[in-house]
Amino acid sequence: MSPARTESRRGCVRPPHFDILWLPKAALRSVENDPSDCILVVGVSRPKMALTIMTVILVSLFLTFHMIYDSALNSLQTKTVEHPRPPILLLSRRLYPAASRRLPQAIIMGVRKCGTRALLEMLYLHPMVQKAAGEVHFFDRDDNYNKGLEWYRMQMPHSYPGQITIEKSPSYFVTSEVSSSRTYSCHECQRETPVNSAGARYKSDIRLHPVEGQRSHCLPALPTPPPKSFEQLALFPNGSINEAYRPLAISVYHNYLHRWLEVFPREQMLIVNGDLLIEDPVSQLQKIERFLGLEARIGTHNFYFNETKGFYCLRNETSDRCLRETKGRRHPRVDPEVVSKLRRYFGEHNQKFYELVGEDLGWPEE
Ligand SMILES: Nc1ncnc2c1ncn2[C@@H]1O[C@H](COP(=O)(O)OS(=O)(=O)O)[C@@H](OP(=O)(O)O)[C@H]1O
Repeated sequence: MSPARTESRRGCVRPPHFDILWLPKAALRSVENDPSDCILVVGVSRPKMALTIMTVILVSLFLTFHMIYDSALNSLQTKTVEHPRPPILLLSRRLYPAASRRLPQAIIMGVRKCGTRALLEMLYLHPMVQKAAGEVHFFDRDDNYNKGLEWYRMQMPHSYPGQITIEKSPSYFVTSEVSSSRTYSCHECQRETPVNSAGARYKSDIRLHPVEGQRSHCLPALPTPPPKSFEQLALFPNGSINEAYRPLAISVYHNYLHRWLEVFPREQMLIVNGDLLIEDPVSQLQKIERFLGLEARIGTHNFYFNETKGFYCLRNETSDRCLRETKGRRHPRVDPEVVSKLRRYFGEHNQKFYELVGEDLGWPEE
């Protein structure tokens, strides 16, 4: 027996005669009664590997079907839809040569719970509006801002020339001067019709903010204090207003708006009353269409009132839908005395806000 044959008897060391990228060790075994030969055990013995193969197959299938769907949609749209939108997952650039990701030409911002999602979804009913999927938080989060404008652009959906791309990140409004000067210094964003739309909501909304419970410490032996009610958080025991309580502090809009007015001309901002958006969305959206220079397309046919939800829901050519259940929640009852005290407090701030914006936004007087 040749030395090479003896060597193979000890263990199967002969490499297979074809190229493989990777195989588990166990796949290479010697044949029981003839140790000089190796057999390649073909088969998937590892669940992880099986999963990988299945994933590759599924992804390939998905991509294939998506491309077929894309081209079917494309040919259907060019025949029937006046202003088609590029698909969200644009895989075939050949079918959509004019589509590209563009920096937003309008930004929606505001304080928490002022209706920014509703505003964006309602505007998206307009065929010339494209929206970023989530909240991008480019200007207010350092880690995002440091990734640069190209990263910001890549977060945007594909759009066609003439369509307006909009993103909403409510916290831009209340984040320190840095945000507004960052937005201002974004010259590329400004070159394309620079518009900012700030959603504002009547201040009695503070009663709509969920009551913040006190965070308990991780010391099981210590009794945790019971969570404070909204009334206890909003007012000091002597009855004066706790202006540092965040839901109240961020509701003093003029404290934030003046920073924006230092860097942006007033004409570039549209302030939308969030209460009016709830009560009569069409009138507000028509105002916004004019502001954005869009053809009037959104009308009463785009809305229906949902009695169970207590809000208007959205309608387009293909479907009806309400916003998620996290939008338009039931609110706890607040002591009426506290409500009127807060209304008086915000009534004074309203005046300052009106002076700043040069417009009466129709918030009720107290
Ligand atoms: N049509 C319609 N349907 C449902 N909800 C509506 C609608 N229009 C405005 N709203 C109001 O939107 C509030 C949520 O605001 P935001 O989207 O800005 O909230 S968030 O800060 O981004 O979490 C949400 O606040 P809550 O009522 O406290 O849930 C609603 O009052």
